[in-house]
Amino acid sequence: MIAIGSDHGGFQLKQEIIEYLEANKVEYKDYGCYDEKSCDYPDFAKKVCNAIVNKECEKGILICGTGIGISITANKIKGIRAALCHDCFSAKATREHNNANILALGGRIVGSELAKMIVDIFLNTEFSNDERHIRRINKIESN
Ligand SMILES: O=C(CO)[C@H](O)[C@H](O)COP(=O)(O)O
Repeated sequence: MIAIGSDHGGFQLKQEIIEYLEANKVEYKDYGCYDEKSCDYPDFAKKVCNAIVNKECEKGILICGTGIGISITANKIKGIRAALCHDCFSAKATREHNNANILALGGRIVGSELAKMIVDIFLNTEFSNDERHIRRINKIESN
């Protein structure tokens, strides 16, 4: 199950990604926002992160205007590794190297076709399980 959430700046892209998930039969839960009315990205970041920390969902997608505020918020929560990716290489690398559990996107930055490619790579790339990457992730978690 994928958790997805956005603020108003990411709402349009969230809706397009939801259509893409549905077309590809990926199960998801939409944690809002539900319209383009101005709202606060930390509220939606926290909802999606809680779903992952509580193991209701395996991975998350968070979208605000730039992807920056929503990823800053997510990365303050223990157990969350949120990666802001606007290219395919980063999406693949952050799964293989960082075992990122949240993909952050900027709805005012990236076009929907590229965003869907990035989502596809993020959701379908496994963590490498390489010892050096495990060691580094453990160092992140142990501070
Ligand atoms: O990108 C964001 C945070 O990083 C927000 O989406 C952005 O700051 C919202 O701006 P505004 O309230 O002017 O629409």
